[in-house]
Amino acid sequence: MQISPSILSADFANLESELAAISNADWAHVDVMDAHFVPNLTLGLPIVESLLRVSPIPIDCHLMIEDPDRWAPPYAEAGAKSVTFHIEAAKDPVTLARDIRGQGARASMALKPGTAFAPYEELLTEVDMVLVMTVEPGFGGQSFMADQMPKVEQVRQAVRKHGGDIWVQVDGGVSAGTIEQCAEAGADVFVAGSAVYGAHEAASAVDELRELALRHSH
Ligand SMILES: O=C(CO)[C@@H](O)[C@H](O)COP(=O)(O)O
Ligand SMILES: [Fe+2]
Repeated sequence: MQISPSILSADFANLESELAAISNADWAHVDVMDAHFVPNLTLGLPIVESLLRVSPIPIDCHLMIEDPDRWAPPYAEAGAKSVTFHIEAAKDPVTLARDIRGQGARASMALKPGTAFAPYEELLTEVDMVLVMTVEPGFGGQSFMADQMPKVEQVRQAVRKHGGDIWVQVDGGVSAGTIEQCAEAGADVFVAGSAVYGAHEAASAVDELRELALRHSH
């Protein structure tokens, strides 16, 4: 059970201290948006390189960008330990995942709420994590989509059948009120932005989320 706070809800003028505030988390989730794949623009490789220099924990890059085949591997090369691309945007996901892994990072594929998992199940041989989005990608602070839980169950079942160390991540609207159903459905990596950075104390929110996830894990 791993917690990955999203810095999308952090204070962008103070990212070093915002990362220090979640040093008890397993990962720092960095949302890269290009204003094309999603209708929002955040940050890119130069800022991720700077974050990598100061982060006390490994960085989990969630790339909501077009042409990840071209743009994703440099994040792994820079030192991000997990790099997630959207399957809807990837032209050649097998080569892309191999490029990411070739740089020493975990490769991960993300599915938007409207994207079914079944057509991509065969890619489990190539990836280390599947991200099931529980909001439409683009913004923090949106409402959790409980209707994605059957997909999380389906991915967990496929991962169990496949074997190996493949993680199932959920991202969007994850909070103390929604994390239990994610854990029960089979998720084991939980991204939370507003629930962590909107809390009185970010580190306590991380501990609370991990505790709830553990209590409802299989
Ligand atoms: O990828 C995204 C949004 O597209 C996320 O990582 C959000 O940043 C999560 O924020 P909350 O829903 O937890 O506030
Ligand atoms: Fe994200």
